[in-house]
Amino acid sequence: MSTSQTDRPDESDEAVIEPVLDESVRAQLTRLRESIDNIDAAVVHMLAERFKCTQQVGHLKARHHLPPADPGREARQIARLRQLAESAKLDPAFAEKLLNFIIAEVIRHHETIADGTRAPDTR
Ligand SMILES: O=C(O)C(=O)C[C@]1(C(=O)O)C=C[C@@H](O)C=C1
Repeated sequence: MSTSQTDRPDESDEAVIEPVLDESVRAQLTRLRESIDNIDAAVVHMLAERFKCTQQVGHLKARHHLPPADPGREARQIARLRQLAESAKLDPAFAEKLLNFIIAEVIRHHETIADGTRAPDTR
């Protein structure tokens, strides 16, 4: 059975039934979703540019035997981003989580670069 006692379709229903929307509501939703798609595209492009920079940092660090992570730099970035978030009315905790998520990925890339730069084990 795919309907509950309340006669509402449950999640196992295969066909998703689109509610009938007022034309103006549909138009507003479409316009907002177009903006969301543009913003998501900008985020992807900005992240790609950021990763291009951090890849160069990774190579520089590996060449000069610097550690992948720099906790002091991260603390300054987090403090700055939290302030920016507050003035932009964005949750600072969310901004911090997002930056930490990105930095964790960057550190992983730095480690991979450093592993490739290291001389092969001759034992
Ligand atoms: O600035 C650096 O040293 C970086 O490696 C870049 C970066 C970042 O993604 O912003 C990543 C790792 C460090 O711990 C700090 C910052």
